[in-house]
Amino acid sequence: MHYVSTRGSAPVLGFGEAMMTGLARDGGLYVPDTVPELSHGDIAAMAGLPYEEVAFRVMRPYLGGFFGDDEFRGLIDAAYKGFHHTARAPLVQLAPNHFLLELFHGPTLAFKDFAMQLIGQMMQAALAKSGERITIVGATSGDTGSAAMEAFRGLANVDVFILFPHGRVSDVQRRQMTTPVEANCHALAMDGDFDACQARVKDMFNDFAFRDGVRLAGVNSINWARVLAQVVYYFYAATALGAPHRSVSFTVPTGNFGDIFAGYIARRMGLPIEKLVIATNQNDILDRALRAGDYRTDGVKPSISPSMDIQVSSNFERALFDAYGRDGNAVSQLMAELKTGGFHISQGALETLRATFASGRCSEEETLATITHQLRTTGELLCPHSAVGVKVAEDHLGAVPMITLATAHPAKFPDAVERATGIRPGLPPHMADLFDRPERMTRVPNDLAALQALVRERIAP
Ligand SMILES: Cc1ncc(COP(=O)(O)O)c(C=O)c1O
Ligand SMILES: N[C@@H](CCOP(=O)(O)O)C(=O)O
Repeated sequence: MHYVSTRGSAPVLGFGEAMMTGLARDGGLYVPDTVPELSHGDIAAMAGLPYEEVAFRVMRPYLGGFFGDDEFRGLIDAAYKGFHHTARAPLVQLAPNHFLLELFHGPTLAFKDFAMQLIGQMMQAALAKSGERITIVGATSGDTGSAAMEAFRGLANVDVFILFPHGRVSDVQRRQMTTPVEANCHALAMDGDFDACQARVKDMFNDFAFRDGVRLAGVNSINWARVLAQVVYYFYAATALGAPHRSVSFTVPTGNFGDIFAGYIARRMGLPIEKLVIATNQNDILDRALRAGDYRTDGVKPSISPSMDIQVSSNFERALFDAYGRDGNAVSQLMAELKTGGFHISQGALETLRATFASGRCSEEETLATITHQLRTTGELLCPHSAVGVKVAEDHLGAVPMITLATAHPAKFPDAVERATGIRPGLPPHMADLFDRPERMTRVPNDLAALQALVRERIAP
């Protein structure tokens, strides 16, 4: 199994290298050169298996022997043992043909834990073999950052720097990042929005002297291993509802396009997914792009689903790579145009995308109304991101079961949930004292040189 860049001119890598490399050296994102297909029988055999076993069967073909089977099983078990639900990702029925996949039972209460806990294990195992030390720099709109700190805190050979947009994450999210006491955790509140944070992280990767000097690694979904670990729950949920004997559809609250791209990979591996529905909040660039063929940023607008306040969706590049027939030059050209505001998607590529993806947008009012309505009718207390998903899914219900991904716990966004329901959801016992813990963070400017200087200074021996 080899990994190639979406821009076509970076070195071809094996799984371990791709995981430790993050962004490709031509600025692109790594994808497998071929997607392994699972047979009808392989998929049918997953029904009813523990989550950990499904993870092993789905991910193993991508590893190219980088981990031995027993070692990989051990890493998977260690990754999910801290989850607070025995099913890991339980399914709840909302309506006769509409189900919710609860992905918020991990340690930081968001779907990010599914991948981050596992790549934490995999990276530690890889570093133990190589004896290297790495510097992780990540960008977050709230959830990736807290999940990354939880997965890497206290490790002797890893420093974790997380850039988050100052004032644009919830208090719970901020405190999850600013309260770890371990000296290797660095929470950086940056002036700007998530797109600016993500752009500075990519700038650091594109500065080879800096990148190689600090041994930079990435844990955002630019890292292929993050996406891969998220493919698992599509198989787990779909087989629980009768796949591969019947098809299902998924609706995915979307920002950086990593989660829904994992669903796309599951579909290419043979899972019968009829449609993957992109659900956006008022930052609706992906919905506009799919409807009109024009991918154009119009500035990030703060919303009550802040983790999805994103306009430059990194992983859309991976989908474009396939839609343009794996033409790295074409993708490079589009990404150059994006730097000046946006690009037009060719008719052929648009038709390819529309064969797999549908889309919808949910306003702020609709988000609140959906939280209110779901509590009244089903008893399910949704976070605002999951509510965006449920609303858009309701507009796309059809003959096959629809599974909406519930991406975060309502307690991470108590203000919006209280506004919609009058109920202020409390934090679970393992986080009950979050607001009593002292915070530690650094305000930083949106300035590459200043950020690089800070990273260098903090990791200096
Ligand atoms: C709670 C929540 N929902 C949805 C999303 C969107 O996921 P993705 O960026 O993979 O599209 C995010 C952020 O990534 C998130 O934190
Ligand atoms: N919503 C995310 C944004 C970063 O996404 P990633 O999947 O690329 O890490 C967050 O919560 O940080």
